[in-house]
Amino acid sequence: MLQVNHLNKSYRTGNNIYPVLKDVSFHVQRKEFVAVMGPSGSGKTTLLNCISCFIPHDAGEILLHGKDLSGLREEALASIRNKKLGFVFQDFMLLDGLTVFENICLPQIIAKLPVPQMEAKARHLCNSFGIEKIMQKYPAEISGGEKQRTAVARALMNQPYIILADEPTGNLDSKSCRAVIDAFLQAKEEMDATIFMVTHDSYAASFCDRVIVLKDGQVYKELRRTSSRQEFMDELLNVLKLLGGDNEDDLA
Ligand SMILES: Nc1ncnc2c1ncn2[C@@H]1O[C@H](COP(=O)(O)OP(=O)(O)OP(=O)(O)O)[C@@H](O)[C@H]1O
Repeated sequence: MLQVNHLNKSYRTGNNIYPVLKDVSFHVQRKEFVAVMGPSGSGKTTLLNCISCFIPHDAGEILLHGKDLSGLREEALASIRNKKLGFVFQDFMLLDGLTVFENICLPQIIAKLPVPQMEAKARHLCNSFGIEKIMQKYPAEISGGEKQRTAVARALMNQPYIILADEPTGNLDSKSCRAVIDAFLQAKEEMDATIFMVTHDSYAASFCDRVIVLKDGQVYKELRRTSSRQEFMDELLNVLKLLGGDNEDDLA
């Protein structure tokens, strides 16, 4: 579904060039739930922004469903962002002036799909995520857990190739964190969704099939979950500790 091959990305500040991603390569299979972790400054957000088509990369390939995103014009990239990618952000970015139902419809309004088709799909997603009773409410009138499920439903509206999530459990208590993860797991199991999540949260990452650990802009390790969730979390914490810092919060 997603192939990143020999990706390089530098930032230029004045005359200085700072290499941030150095020959990063990995694959994400369809229906896989993958997390990216690593110390602060290791390049996680930069990687996500390159895959999201928000910033250009310098060299290497990003193949989405077999199509190389390198060198595409802004218009083509915007179309991929709207039609092929689903986004879930840390603060969920629901529009306050739109109802839950309208928020979920938004990606298809942008993609200009026929209204009856769009509404049927949005209703189906509301039912799947148990938010059908709050469809006509506004974000200010719903709970944190309902906001999270609304955001995941919206990300699925276009049947994206992949959902890209940026610290979706950041600043959440453990109950709300679990609600986001459960919504992702449900999307994966019931809708064959593929999820790629940047996180500093070992608990959230321990529900993933695989975790890619970045260090200094390179893939330091890939860990596949083969044991229980708790054992996988312990394994992740041990690897992150080796990268420096006794507290996982130091690693975000
Ligand atoms: N627009 C920019 N211009 C110059 N340097 C940048 C820019 N954005 C990020 N950087 C630098 O690139 C490096 C990687 O940043 P990035 O945000 O990708 O790391 P991260 O792993 O997501 O960090 P964190 O966990 O703290 O969010 C950092 O050293 C950062 O200072």
